Amino acid sequence: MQEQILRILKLPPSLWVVALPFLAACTKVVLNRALLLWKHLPRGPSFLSRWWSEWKNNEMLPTKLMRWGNIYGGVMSIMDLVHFGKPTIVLCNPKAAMDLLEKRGNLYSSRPRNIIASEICYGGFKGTLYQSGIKLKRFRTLMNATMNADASRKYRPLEDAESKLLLRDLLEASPNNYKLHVQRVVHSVAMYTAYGLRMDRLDQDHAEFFGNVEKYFRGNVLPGRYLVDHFPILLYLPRPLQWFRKVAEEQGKVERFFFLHCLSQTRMVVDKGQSAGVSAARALEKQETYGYSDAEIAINSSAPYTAGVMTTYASFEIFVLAMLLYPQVMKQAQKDIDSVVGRERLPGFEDIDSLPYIRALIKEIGRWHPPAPLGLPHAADEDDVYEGMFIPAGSTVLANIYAITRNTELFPDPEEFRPERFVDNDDPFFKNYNATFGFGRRICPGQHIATDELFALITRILWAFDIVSQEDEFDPLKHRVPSNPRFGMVPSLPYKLVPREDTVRSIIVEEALLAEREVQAWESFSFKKLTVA
Ligand code: HEM
Repeated sequence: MQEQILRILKLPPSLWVVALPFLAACTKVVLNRALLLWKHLPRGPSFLSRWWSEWKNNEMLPTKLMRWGNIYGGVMSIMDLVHFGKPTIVLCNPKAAMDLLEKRGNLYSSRPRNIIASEICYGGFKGTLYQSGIKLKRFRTLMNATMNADASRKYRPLEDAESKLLLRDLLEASPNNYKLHVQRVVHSVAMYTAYGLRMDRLDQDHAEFFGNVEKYFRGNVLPGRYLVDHFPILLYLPRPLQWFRKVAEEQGKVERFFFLHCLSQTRMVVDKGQSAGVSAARALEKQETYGYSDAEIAINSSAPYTAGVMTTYASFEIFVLAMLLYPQVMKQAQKDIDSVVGRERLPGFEDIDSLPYIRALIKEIGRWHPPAPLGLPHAADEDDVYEGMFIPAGSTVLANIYAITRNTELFPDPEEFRPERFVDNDDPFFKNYNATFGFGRRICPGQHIATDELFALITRILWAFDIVSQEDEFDPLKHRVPSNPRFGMVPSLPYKLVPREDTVRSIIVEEALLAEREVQAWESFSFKKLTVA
């Protein structure tokens, strides 16, 4: 043993240069961990049981964390999920999520350090991944100014026109093409909120490009997949040896090119005196004051576009599934719409206050299957103690929205789709329910836009069509949704839209003709893709 130690001490000096920082990093991790154990971290699965469970079953993270939450408690800690030697605190209990992320929002509004996505891929310009500081403050001010409850109303004319066009497209389309039409509308609204451009079509190439952008973000938003997330010291390796950079840099290059192209179109729209309220246009106004580069504005302003498409589309899919599985809810919703609107005109935003059942149905869609089941990760800026449990600075904090919306005290029979939970319920939690959109100072700034858009789509589709299965002998009771859906998406069942009566057709066609004229007011986006050789 003594000989071995002596041999190690006799390492050539060049090797010590590498070995010493590595030893120092390991010692720090070990000491940190000992300190944390001593200081009463929340309970959680051990390293071994975590890896055993990983190996044994291929469960999705939200459901796995919910299962562990039932064993270890609504606030639990997992070592090494995100950063080696640092705890990830998982909140499965709604009270803890509110107490920490909302009431102590000043401590919990950061994001964990994300080397691959935030630093390498997006060059530090991605607002959704900003850590605490002045950049985050400016980003949130920009998002709130362009998407708060009042500001969101200015997107209603576009949502109104797009949903009328969608009714016509759905009327004429074969069920196989429904998806493309709905996705075009969702893209159009999100693209407009970001860059002030509507999308009159969604090319296959664009849909594919966006799918990759979204997939990359989803796959990398939670750090921990790469060694460098755990050992940032690897960033000191000579560049050519940093094997982890290549894919991230390529993705970053493609996205930067695309979003700069979007920004150049925003500039043209602004020059014509339009789009003053949308994110990119607002950021351009501040360019000189804050010294923003074009790339910073382009990537920062992509947030409403990249965050708003798949979440809203997933909500639409969840709605369709709920209507197929709970036809009595569809009938009730149609009854309410008919009693307020009648059968002579389309419903519109003027009816929103008179349709409490529809508002409840939209809340229940996000409650039943939250499209972003783990939200986005938060991080603790300072050491904190919650109900005797120690939460160290630098911990990643995950609100498990999936588990929170399955809390049986708040939501009895949580797997059942039941809008009635939210009807005539004066409890402030239910009245202002928005847990689907996250918590605290990082709560989804697009929540009002998403809710308005879903209102326009859902109310009009239910007014015009019955949503029915393509199977001749469909039995809803045989199709219960598995409690382990893909991340945020539910399995879709083949459906078709059947006009509720013949007069519906002529009203849809007339309204779509008017909408065709209205949409001329918005500039259309043109797609351009960089292909990395
Ligand atoms: C039903 C649809 C939607 C759902 C369920 C949803 C959900 C969420 C959630 C859970 C977060 C993370 C919040 C947190 O960190 O605690 C988030 C963030 C965000 N959402 Fe949404 N969202 C939706 C639609 C939209 C739309 C339509 C937009 C914009 C037009 C949008 C823009 C954003 C942005 C910019 C962020 C990042 C905020 C930040 O990092 O500070 N979202 N969303």
